[in-house]
Amino acid sequence: MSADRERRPSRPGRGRPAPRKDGPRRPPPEDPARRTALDVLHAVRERDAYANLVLPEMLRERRITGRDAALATELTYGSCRAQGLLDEIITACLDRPLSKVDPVVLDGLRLGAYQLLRTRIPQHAAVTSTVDLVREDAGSHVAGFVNAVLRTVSEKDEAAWVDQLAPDPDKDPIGNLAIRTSHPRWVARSFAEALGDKGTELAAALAADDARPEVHLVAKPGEISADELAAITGGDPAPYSPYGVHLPAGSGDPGDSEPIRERLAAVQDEGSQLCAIAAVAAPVEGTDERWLDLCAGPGGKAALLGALAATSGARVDAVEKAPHRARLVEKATAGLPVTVHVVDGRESELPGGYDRVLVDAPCSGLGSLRRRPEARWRRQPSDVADLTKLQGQLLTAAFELVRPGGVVTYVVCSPHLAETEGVVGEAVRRAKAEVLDARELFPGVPDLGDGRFVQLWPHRHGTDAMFCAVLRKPE
Ligand SMILES: C[S@@+](CC[C@H](N)C(=O)[O-])C[C@H]1O[C@@H](n2cnc3c(N)ncnc32)[C@H](O)[C@@H]1O
Repeated sequence: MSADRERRPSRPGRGRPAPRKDGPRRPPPEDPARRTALDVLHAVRERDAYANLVLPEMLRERRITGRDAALATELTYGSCRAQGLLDEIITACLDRPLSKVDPVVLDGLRLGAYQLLRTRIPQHAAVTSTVDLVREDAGSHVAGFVNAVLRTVSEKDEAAWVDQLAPDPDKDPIGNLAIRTSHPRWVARSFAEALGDKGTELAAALAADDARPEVHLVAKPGEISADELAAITGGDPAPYSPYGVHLPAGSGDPGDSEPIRERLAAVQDEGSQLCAIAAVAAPVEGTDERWLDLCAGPGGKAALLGALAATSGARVDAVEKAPHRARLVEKATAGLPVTVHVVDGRESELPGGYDRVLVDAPCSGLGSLRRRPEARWRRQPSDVADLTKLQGQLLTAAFELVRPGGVVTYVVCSPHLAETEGVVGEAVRRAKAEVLDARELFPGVPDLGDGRFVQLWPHRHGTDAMFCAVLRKPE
């Protein structure tokens, strides 16, 4: 392979492979899966792309299907998820700090180390193929270095590396599990605090968060039943949501299935479905006709609220600050009794007096890390402070917009206590709101704990770690 082959994508902008100066890249036919995986790793690092948006598009553009697509997916998502652990191991094999390694080469080392430690790919294939790819991207002079580092990585298996690098579990159980399951320590600590556990349950939560998740679909009420959707897609009806279907891991791109193309169904985590259903099921006295979704983009919950509103004669106002996300809400709710408002939910100037308000607030997303392979390494603890301020302001606005006796449902896809109980506790004090028992609105869902809030977990419920609080404004 020539060293002057086209280099990696360079255009800024998320979710899309960059165009190349001389047209789309033609992956070398001999290794399209690894070439694609490495190009996605470059895109994620260089332009903050989302792996789960870039990869499907590159696979489509390069017409990669079947086993090659499955391998590219495994290598891309696996390398992204395991990045922190891979970096610790690579660092232990270097005679210089990791920061001194050319980032283009580091992407290759991560891809190679992932293959060596977490797949059954034979050692020589993992090393040779990685050296070839990095040579294409960074030049022949790096081949010896990449070869030497990967040979050193291959001298131990993952368990032996973890034993060498992780802190003593008796002295630092959270640090040990963080390395073992490839999570940043602060994320592992936030899970431990929410669970009230540093041992077996924390280990189960982090392990579930590190596994490839099933895809969940929602059958649009009034369009198709979950049983019909399951029969068509080859999935299983979800255990808790009456509209949910679980597809087995590796079922391919759900966007290709007919019910989704025909807009009878959509991809939506079962936990999100349950929270939207709870927002509609929460008891209100008196009128129940005007509903508000204060953070609606891209429209998953708004579509479910809209479909349920259509069956009960209610109407939904859906607020979204970002215009491009508001357009997605329009699309998701077309034909439903939903009006989209492109406005900041904190100062919407809507007339108020709503019977129900859903605040599905912007959050750290620590509850859906399993679905966003690179997110755990991108998020920073400092993000949480800004988010909790915004979450509090949105909840305050919700209490201004709901009528006395109406309900506000607060949802975040995060178990971080600052974003969950912290924000809700403050808002309840300010609004003198009544905290309803949200667990009663999740019928049949086990292990919801002792409090009145609901915290779902991947290891307990197979859902994202969604938090839901239901609050009534005093009369
Ligand atoms: C967690 S997402 C909502 C997900 C959505 N409910 C769904 O189910 O598809 C939060 C949304 O709030 C929007 N947002 C952020 N700040 C906002 C604000 N001040 N007012 C209204 N929307 C805001 C974000 O753009 C984002 O689309």
